[in-house]
Amino acid sequence: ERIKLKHGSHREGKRTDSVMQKWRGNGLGQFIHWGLYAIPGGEWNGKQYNGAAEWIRSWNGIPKSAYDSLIYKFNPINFNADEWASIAKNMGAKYVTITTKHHDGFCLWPSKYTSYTVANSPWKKDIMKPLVDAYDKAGLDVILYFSIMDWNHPGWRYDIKTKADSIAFEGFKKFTRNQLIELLTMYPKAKGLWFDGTWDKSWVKQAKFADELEAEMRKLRPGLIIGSRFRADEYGKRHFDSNNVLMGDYEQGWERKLPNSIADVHGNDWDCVMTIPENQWGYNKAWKGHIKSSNELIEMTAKAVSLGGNFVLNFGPKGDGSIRDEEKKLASEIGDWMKVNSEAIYNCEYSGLEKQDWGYFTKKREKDKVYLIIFNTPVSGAYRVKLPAKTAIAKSYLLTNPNMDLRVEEVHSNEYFIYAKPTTEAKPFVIVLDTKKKENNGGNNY
Ligand SMILES: C[C@@H]1N[C@@H](c2cn(-c3ccccc3)nn2)[C@H](O)[C@@H]1O
Repeated sequence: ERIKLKHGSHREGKRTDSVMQKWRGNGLGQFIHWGLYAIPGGEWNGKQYNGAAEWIRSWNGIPKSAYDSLIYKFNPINFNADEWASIAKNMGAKYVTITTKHHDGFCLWPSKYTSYTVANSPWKKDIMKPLVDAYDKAGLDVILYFSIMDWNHPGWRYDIKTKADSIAFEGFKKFTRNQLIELLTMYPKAKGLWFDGTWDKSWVKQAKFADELEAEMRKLRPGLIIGSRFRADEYGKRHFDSNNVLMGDYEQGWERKLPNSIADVHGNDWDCVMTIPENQWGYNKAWKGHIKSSNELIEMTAKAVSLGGNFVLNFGPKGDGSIRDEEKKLASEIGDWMKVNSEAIYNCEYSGLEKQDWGYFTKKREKDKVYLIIFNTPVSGAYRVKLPAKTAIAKSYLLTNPNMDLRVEEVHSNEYFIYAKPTTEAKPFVIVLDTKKKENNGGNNY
């Protein structure tokens, strides 16, 4: 029985417009976390902060005022927007999500609504405009990350407990709306907003305000893509409203984790945002703990696309604006693989086929083309495929060698072994299946 909701989800099922279709087909994206936190890089007075580097302000090992004074040190002399964009393009990313303002409240654009921006740093200049223009020129779509929680703004509250809280937070809400309208007006090329810092009670209680603000932003920018993390419904339900309908245009719940099966994604669009270390979004001097390899990251990309989502890999540029060598190396290794195999990633979707041990299926949207992205080569050299009843295999070949048909054996009705020699080097490779409707073979009347 459905609950009557004023501020729940306003759309059920996937968006079908071209802007969302393009987003859906992107497959691989780049996340950029950059701001004042990149200057200390997870360390203060020689002591290492154990949390995520972009959260260092929350550490009692650093006086808040000392952190806030980092604005006077922001002078990224090695910042090169075109270099960042070419790293993303060469990696094979189709879009980028960039922090305009993280939880610390420092704005990478010269906002009129606060003095805590690049305009009042030694750098003085807008960072967002060169970034948006560089990525746009490189052919990547831009999504703007925006943290609602803002530790620098005097009106921010974690909860609204008193009349004074309420008055302060009203000012904060106006400030937030002003900044969002300002961003959409200054950077009209942005295709969407990626919201964060929306879990505290103060914001969760603003169902009406946030609903109206979302409507205002969508009216200002038709086609704007906004995820499920922006707002709660009037009962405080987040990501899914009180009728269990997804809020926003895609699910934003997959942060540093991936769904395991198609059942986990409930027929929605979604993105997975992922760090290269275990949990560092902003630059951390210490490159420690488990650092994901390019094979791991390629597998996460394939898994995400095989379950109908996008994989967005995070980069944390240094305080001087340069990107660390380790991240450049991973981007180029992923890019080398994508240059050969991206046909199995771009504009691909969940195949509907039963997952097999050798890796992941993807399917080209609106085509009878299925890809097997192989991570685990079976000793038998046989790759199991189960097809739905009315579907047969017309042709099967390595993506890298379309002229050599692979041997296909039907081992049961609609269950096949495809025989392929694993490629020489230990890198994932792709087998292509051209499928066709099964002719009516008069049926096997047993
Ligand atoms: C996309 C990522 N989201 C931010 C985040 C949020 N949280 C968090 C941690 C504890 C409770 C609630 C939220 N941890 N990291 C990270 O700082 C980064 O921006």
